Formats: sequence, C-alpha cells, structure tokens
Amino acid sequence: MTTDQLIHQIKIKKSFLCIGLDVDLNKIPVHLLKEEDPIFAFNKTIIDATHHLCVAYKPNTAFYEAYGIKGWQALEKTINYLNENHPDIFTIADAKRGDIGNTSTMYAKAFFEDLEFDSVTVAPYMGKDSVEPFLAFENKHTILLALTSNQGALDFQTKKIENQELYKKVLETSKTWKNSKNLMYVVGATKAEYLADIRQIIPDSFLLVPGVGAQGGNLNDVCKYGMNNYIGLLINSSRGIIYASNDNDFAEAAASKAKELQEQMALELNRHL
Ligand SMILES: O=c1ccn([C@@H]2O[C@H](COP(=O)(O)O)[C@@H](O)[C@H]2O)c(=O)[nH]1
Repeated sequence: MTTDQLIHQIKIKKSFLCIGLDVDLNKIPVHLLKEEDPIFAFNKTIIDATHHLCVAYKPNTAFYEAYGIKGWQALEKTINYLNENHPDIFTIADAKRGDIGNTSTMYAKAFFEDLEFDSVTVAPYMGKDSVEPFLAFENKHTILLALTSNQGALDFQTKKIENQELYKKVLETSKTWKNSKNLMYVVGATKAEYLADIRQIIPDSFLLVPGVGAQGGNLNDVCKYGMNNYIGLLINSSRGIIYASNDNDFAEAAASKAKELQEQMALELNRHL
C-alpha cells in the first residue's frame, strides 16, 4: 500500500487507529483453545469485529514466534486473511529486525515477499547498511525505531553524542539514506513531549505511535504535537483493545474500545483538517 492510499483510508474511515494483534494464549477466551488454531481464530474474530474502525493491524511477531511453528503458521494465516479480505488495511510486522546487509535482505524478503506485509519495524542500531536493504522494496515501508515508549528509551536514545540526542541523530541520518521516502518512524505515545522537536526534523513522515492505553500515553497530546498536514500518525493500541474482555463478548468489547479511540480520532481529524 502506498502512503497516499493510507492517507485516503484515514480520511474515509476518520480513523488512524492501528490495532495490535499480540495474542497471548493465557489471555484469550478459554472456549477458543478448543479450536484447531486458537491464535488465528482469535485474530479473525477481532478483525471481523473491528476492521471498519481502524486502518492498520500490527501483529508483534514475538507473540507468534513464542508458539513455534504453530505460531508462525497463525501469523501467516492472519496476514493472508487480511490481504485477501481487507486489501485496504495497512499491515505492520512488528519484528524489530536489522542485521548486516545480506541478512537484512533476507529479513526484508521474509516480511515483504513471503508474508506480504506492507511494512516492518527495524532497529537503527547497526546503521545505514542494515536498513537500506529494507528500503529497496518499492511500496513497502520500513518503520525505524526512533524514540520508543519504554522507560529504557532514556538509557541511550535521549543521550547526547556529539552534542545531539541519539534519537535526533537517527532521524537526521536516516533521511540521507537511499530510498528514505520509504521510511516511517516509531515514537512512543509516552514521549509526546518530544514530538514537536521530532516534527522539526521529519515534518512529513508517518509515525507509528504505540503506548496509548496500557502504557499510559495520551492520544490528544500525541495529536496536538505529532499530526502533520498529511495526518502522519498511526496510533496503536494492542492489549487495551484485544483483551477488553476475555469472555464470550470479547469481540464486542474489542469493537467498543476501538470505537472509543476512533471517535476521539474523528474529532482530532475534524479539528485538524
Ligand atoms: O516503542 C515501542 C515499540 C513497540 N511497541 C509495541 O507496541 C505494542 C504496544 O502494546 P500495548 O498492549 O498497546 O501496550 C506492543 O506490541 C509493543 O511491543 C511498544 O509498545 N513501544
């Protein structure tokens, strides 16, 4: 999916919500455990109940890798289900990859060609030659970790090197890389106070913003400082939506939480556009 198509979907749906599909078998309704593939059964039900309220889904691959081959198969079924039934939805593999060049190329092939995700999250720590192999894929997006939502972000990302905070150096340097138009960035909702500075460096890029809900980030603050002329935001909520209930009503409860966020987003879009 191109960025223009994503923006179009945001305008149609009045939503820039990304729903995180972080499936934990200890948290899903017990009746689903009897299904042949409980992870996919859970995801399909959540997708069927919420796809009209969001523009993106983000499975975090850790939650699939943890279940071995069955988990990976459930991930494959989930992305295939999305691509076949909802081609207008932007898909994110939250895998946080990045390695020496030839290895990064194989990661990129795995997520862009084999699984056919629209985007993958990538760590910037190994630098240009570890990220450019992802950027080489046309109409695919590399979502670079810039300033993450966790407390440990302050250990390195906000520390100064050569008189500049590391996350700012990541933003500025990454703009010089080949095919940098294919970059988006992760900025935690818990770091909303940094967004004005971030927008000075990357005014036009899309930001994937996790950390509302369970981690305490505030949607209004993110919109106030992070929205740009192209909207430029995908705000993610995972546990706050998919585990709104662990009973028979889990799909309705998820849809209701997603609708709460979508309605706040519609207000923000009306204010902004
Ligand atoms: O800085 C980051 C980068 C990634 N994440 C991921 O997003 C979701 C958040 O889940 P919630 O349940 O809504 O807290 C999860 O997959 C994280 O690994 C992040 O939180 N922060």
